[in-house]
Amino acid sequence: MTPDPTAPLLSVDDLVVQYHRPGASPTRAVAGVSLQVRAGEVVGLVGESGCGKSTLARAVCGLTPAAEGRITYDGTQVRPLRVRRRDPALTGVQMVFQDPYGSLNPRRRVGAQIADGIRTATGRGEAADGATPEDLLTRVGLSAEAAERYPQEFSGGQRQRIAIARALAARPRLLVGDEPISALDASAQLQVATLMRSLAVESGAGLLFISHDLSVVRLIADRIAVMYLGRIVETGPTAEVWADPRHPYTRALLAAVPKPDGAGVLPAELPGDVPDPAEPPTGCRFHPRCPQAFDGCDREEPQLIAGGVACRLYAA
Ligand SMILES: Nc1ncnc2c1ncn2[C@@H]1O[C@H](COP(=O)(O)OP(=O)(O)OP(=O)(O)O)[C@@H](O)[C@H]1O
Repeated sequence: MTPDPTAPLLSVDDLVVQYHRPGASPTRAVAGVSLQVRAGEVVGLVGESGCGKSTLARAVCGLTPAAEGRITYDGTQVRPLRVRRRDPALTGVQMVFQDPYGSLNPRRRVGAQIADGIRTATGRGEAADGATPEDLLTRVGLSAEAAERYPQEFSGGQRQRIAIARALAARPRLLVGDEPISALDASAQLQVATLMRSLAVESGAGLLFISHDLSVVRLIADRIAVMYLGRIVETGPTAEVWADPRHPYTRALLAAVPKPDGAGVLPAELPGDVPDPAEPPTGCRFHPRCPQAFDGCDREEPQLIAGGVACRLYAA
């Protein structure tokens, strides 16, 4: 079959991922999510801690099995996944993790670790485009001499650049960043996020960038998807969502973003914490915390409508 050039690079359809706990009902950490990423597009996935962002990222990368739904990457449906054995269809997907300290081996030189990434991806000592570890380090803004040094000689932001260089070794068509900036100093956060965006866009790859930091996502994402308790509640072009957030949860998230005029972080408007996904509220999962909940929100679960919002306030 000829691949459709307009088809999304990554298509997630009605995905459910659950965790099993002995003697308890399964936790549906991802409870029916659909999401697309196109080539050259940056999609920012935002939401509070525990809403299922990492679980979604891991499923997309083939590191956690899907219970229901479909993941299609580059026109090929990813087979039912087995943990520890990634589907070969996923070789073009690379993940950058939150913790650059944990993801690099402190006892090996940086260049050797990037060379490992090249070998894993290509089966040879040379990247698919002929790039050497030194080339990849230069591409992420480090000097070629960094190859001779050890990870602990670098700052957190530099280490994350090294992790990105290792991911680039596979010439990924899709980069997935799972909170790649949240362990970094404020000054490094925007630099690393901007770097990931430009590397993805320049190479025509897609980037799924997961973060709870809306102020950074706003600057680098073409599209935003807002996740709450295992579901996408709003999605749309970044500028539109930023200018006119529609879901009450998106509004609350935006209200908590520090303002550049120094107004500081507004008090969180939402009462309570994210509920336990093993026992989600009935109806709209957000209704117990929603300032605009009305009659019926505790009974009817709203679906994402064409306008990109899953909320009964906007139901036809
Ligand atoms: N291995 C696991 N076993 C059981 N439950 C899990 C497991 N991993 C995650 N969960 C639960 O699944 C839900 C979603 O977790 P997940 O880490 O995907 O959320 P998140 O939005 O990425 O949050 P964070 O930013 O804190 O990682 C949480 O309730 C979490 O407790």
